[in-house]
Amino acid sequence: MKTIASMGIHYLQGLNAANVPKELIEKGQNRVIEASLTLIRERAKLKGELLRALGSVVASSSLLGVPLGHNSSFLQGPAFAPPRIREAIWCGSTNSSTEGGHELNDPRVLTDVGDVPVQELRDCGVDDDRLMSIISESVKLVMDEPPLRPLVLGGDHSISFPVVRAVSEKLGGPVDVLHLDAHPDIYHCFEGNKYSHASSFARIMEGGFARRLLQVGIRSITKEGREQGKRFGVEQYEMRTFSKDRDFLENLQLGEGVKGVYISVDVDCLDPAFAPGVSHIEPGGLSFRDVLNIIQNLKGDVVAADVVEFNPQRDTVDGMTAMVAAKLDPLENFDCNDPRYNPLLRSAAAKTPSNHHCTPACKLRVSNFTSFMP
Ligand SMILES: NC(=[NH2+])NCCC[C@H](N)C(=O)O
Ligand SMILES: [Mn+2]
Ligand SMILES: [Mn+2]
Repeated sequence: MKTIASMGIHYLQGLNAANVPKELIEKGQNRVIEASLTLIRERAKLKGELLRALGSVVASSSLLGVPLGHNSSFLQGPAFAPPRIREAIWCGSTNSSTEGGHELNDPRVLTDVGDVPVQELRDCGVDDDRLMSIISESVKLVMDEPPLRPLVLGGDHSISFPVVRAVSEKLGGPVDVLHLDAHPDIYHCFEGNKYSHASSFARIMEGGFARRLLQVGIRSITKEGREQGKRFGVEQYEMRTFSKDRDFLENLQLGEGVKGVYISVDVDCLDPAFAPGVSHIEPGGLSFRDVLNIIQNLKGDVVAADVVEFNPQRDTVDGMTAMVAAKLDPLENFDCNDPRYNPLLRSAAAKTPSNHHCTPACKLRVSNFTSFMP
């Protein structure tokens, strides 16, 4: 499929061939990259400064969108997901109180630093090696501003590699990864693409960014998927044995002795009955409540998370899967500020989120940031 971004790349390659100096293009690309990072850096800084001034918050989710779909082996719709998930997060069809009783409409619970401008960068001819570095750099910019913790909205699953790499590099060691997915995404290389969404966990394991990798919800796995799993010591929990594994998976304790826990939620971990808006329909999956039980009961210090593979082009007209993605937010559901779960904390007031649905007429809203300004 010819996308606007790929046309842009061909256009720039054409210019190259026509003897435009290479440095001219590279300098221009570097300026665009710097400008892209500046907006994320400054938004993260402002919000980090505000939360530190308010005090007493140890962890707060900060949305970072990565609208990247071209590393999918099938459909590219996940590139359109982040604005649809935000729309659902802020939709007034219900309210912004979470299951845990916290208010999303409070920057101490949830902030937003915007999107990595993936299409704009590709339009300037930025290749995937650099794009992956820009995604890693963006995640680090959020982590530079405690108490912000990145909650990354994909995008296809290829983005988990640069995100987990950044988290591990920033914290100075591996993390434990809880990966919810119908697929193990651990092919050495898929259809010639080392950055494929079906290979991200091979890159993560090779890089030494994860100590333990637990894959939950698996029901579409090939011989290579199992072999690669063995090779990297992955703990693969398949749906066919979920009723037996449920008790263990709903009482996980992770991250001890490493830098923390990372949660990656591929929306296709859910049964398509709960989440039809995905590219790869695989029957026999988890229920929405199964996923919440696993996340809400997890004990560990969740340092960052992603929600990937939501495909709005396959969603129901009323955006059912957008709402599922919004409510699945693992940092919102996992209460880092709850002293029961976070050993770092024994006395702070708990804060967390969850959220709601949208009609096309839904108002565009942002968090209640200004009411917290002096
Ligand atoms: N991130 C994903 N949704 N990956 C799906 C990969 C599908 C691929 N056809 C496989 O055999 O595994
Ligand atoms: Mn999947
Ligand atoms: Mn996946």
